[in-house]
Amino acid sequence: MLVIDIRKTLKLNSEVEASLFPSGLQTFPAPAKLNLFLHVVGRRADGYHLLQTTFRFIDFSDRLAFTVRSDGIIKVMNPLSDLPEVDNLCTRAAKLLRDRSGKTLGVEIYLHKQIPMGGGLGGGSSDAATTLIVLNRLWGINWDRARLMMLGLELGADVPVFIYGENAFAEGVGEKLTQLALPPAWYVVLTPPVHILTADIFACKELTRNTIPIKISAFSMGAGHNDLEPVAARMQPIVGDWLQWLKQQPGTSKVGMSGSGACLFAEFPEASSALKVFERIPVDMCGFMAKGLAEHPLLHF
Ligand SMILES: C[C@](O)(CO)[C@H](O)COP(=O)(O)OP(=O)(O)OC[C@H]1O[C@@H](n2ccc(N)nc2=O)[C@H](O)[C@@H]1O
Ligand SMILES: Nc1ncnc2c1ncn2[C@@H]1O[C@H](COP(=O)(O)OP(=O)(O)OP(=O)(O)O)[C@@H](O)[C@H]1O
Repeated sequence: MLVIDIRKTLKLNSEVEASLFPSGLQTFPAPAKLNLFLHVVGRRADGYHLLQTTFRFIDFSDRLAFTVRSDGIIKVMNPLSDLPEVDNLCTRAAKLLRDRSGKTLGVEIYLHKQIPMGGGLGGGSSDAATTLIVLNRLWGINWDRARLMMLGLELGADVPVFIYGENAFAEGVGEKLTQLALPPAWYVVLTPPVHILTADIFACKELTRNTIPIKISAFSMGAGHNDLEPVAARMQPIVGDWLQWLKQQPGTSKVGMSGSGACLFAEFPEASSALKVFERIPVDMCGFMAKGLAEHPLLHF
C-alpha cells in the first residue's frame, strides 16, 4: 500500500490496526474507488440518473472482520458515531443476504473505517460489498457474483462494481459494467472537510443531465469530465479552490472530482511525480496518496 504515513494522511499504522480486531481473526479489505469521469446522460422514470463513468479501485481501504454466530443476530461491534447501527451498510447488507438466502446464521462485524464518509470514494458501498462477498462464503451460501451484484444494487448504485471486482466502464445507474484494463497509475487524493449528500447534488436544478453519451474508446483517448463537479463547487466553494490547486501541479495526466464529491484526485503515470505533489500539499489542505489497483483484492475470494 503506497500511502505515506505523515501528518496529512488518514492511514492507520499497522499496530493500531491490529488492536482494532480480535487477535487471530482474518481481516478483509474494502477498497475505495475513484470515478475517473462521470457524465450524466439522462434520467430514469423513477428519478435516478443515467450515468457513464469509469470506476478505478485504489489501494486505500476500510478493513472488516467477521465472526459467525449461530443465533441469527447481526451486530456491528464498533458502530460508527452519528450513524445508527441499523443504517450501517454492513448491517443492512448482512440482513439482506440472511433474509434472501433463508440462512438462520448471524455475525459479529468489526469495521475499521479509513475511507472518508460521504466523500465520493464509495466507502459505504465497498463495506457493503465486502460484507456480501465474505458472508456469502462464511454462511455457505455460495451464490455467484452476478446474483450478489443484483442484491447489492438494492443497497446502492455503487455496490455492484465492488462485487464485480474489475475496474470498469459503467452505464445505467452504474450497474451495466464493462471490464477496463487501466494502466498503472498513482493518485493524490484531496479530502476537503465538507460533506455533500449524493441525493442533494443529483436533485440540483443546475445539474447538466444531457451530456452526449461517449464510447469506451473515447474515454481511453482521455475524454471525460464530471458533470457533478460544477454543482459541488457551487455548493461548497472549497471544492473549486482545492481543484484549482491540483490543476496547477506538474506531471498529472488527469484531475477531477470523484463521484458526488467532495474528494478530488490528480492522476500520475509515475509514483515519483505523485509523491512530489503529495509532499507539496499545503498545511491547510489534507489528503493521501494511493496506487491504482489492477483489480479488487477480493476478486478471487
Ligand atoms: C455518484 C456515484 O457515486 C457515482 O459512482 C453513484 O452514482 C452514487 O451511488 P450511491 O452513493 O450508491 O447512491 P445511492 O445511495 O444509490 O443514491 C443516493 C441518492 O442519489 C440519487 N441518485 C443516485 C444515483 C443515481 N445514478 N442517480 C440519482 O439520482 C437518488 O436520489 C438516490 O436516492
Ligand atoms: N459502513 C458505512 N460507511 C460509510 N458510510 C455509511 C456506512 N453505512 C452507511 N453509511 C451512510 O452512507 C453515506 C454515504 O457513504 P459513503 O462513504 O459510501 O459515501 P460516498 O463515498 O459519497 O458514496 P458514493 O461515492 O457512493 O456517493 C454516509 O454518509 C452514511 O450516512
